[in-house]
Amino acid sequence: MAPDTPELSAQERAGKAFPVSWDQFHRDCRALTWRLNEVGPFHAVIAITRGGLVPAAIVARELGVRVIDTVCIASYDHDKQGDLKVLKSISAETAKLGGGTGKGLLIVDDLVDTGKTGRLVRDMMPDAHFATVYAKPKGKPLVDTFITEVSQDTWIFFPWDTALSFQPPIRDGAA
Ligand SMILES: O=P(O)(O)OC[C@H]1O[C@H](OP(=O)(O)OP(=O)(O)O)[C@H](O)[C@@H]1O
Ligand SMILES: O=c1[nH]c(=O)c2nc[nH]c2[nH]1
Ligand SMILES: [Mg+2]
Repeated sequence: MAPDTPELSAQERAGKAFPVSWDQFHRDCRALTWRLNEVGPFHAVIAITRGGLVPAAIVARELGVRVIDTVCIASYDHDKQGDLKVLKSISAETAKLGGGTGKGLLIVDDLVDTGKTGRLVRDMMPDAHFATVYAKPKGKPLVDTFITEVSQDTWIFFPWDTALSFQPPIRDGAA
């Protein structure tokens, strides 16, 4: 019988950690909005749930956009990526605002990693503007506007997924 070799999760493969605080995330979302303000105006913001909900709220507030829709996609179970499942599509009302192709619509997500999620949504609305706060190299070509690039071997820890905890001193082998 083959030895039991559990597959590494995306987070384990990533190796490096990039923890983001609420304060940092808010600042990065505002920095993203400064760039988007040069590109708009936008008829509506579409958040890719769930990670896109927080940046979409901040960006929409700063841009003065009040029509917010969601496209609900699940792929990662914690840190393992499986098949992409579209749980809810962009509404017909929002699609109409973008002339069916997404023109004048802003799609927001927290990050692109492999780019699979971004590709799926881009294919739904090819003329929409796609913005993320963070981008890893594989997904970067799909994004129109982002703020910070992190390497492919980095796992981003978002404030809504984490809590403060004790860290051993670096001298004792902390990462
Ligand atoms: O570029 P990719 O490799 O496709 O990964 C990026 C996607 O992965 C995460 O979502 P996740 O599927 O974990 O769901 P969540 O937003 O509900 O946390 C993240 O919020 C992006 O949407
Ligand atoms: O919290 C997360 N951090 C990441 O780096 C990542 N990549 C894909 N999905 C992710 N989720
Ligand atoms: Mg997501």
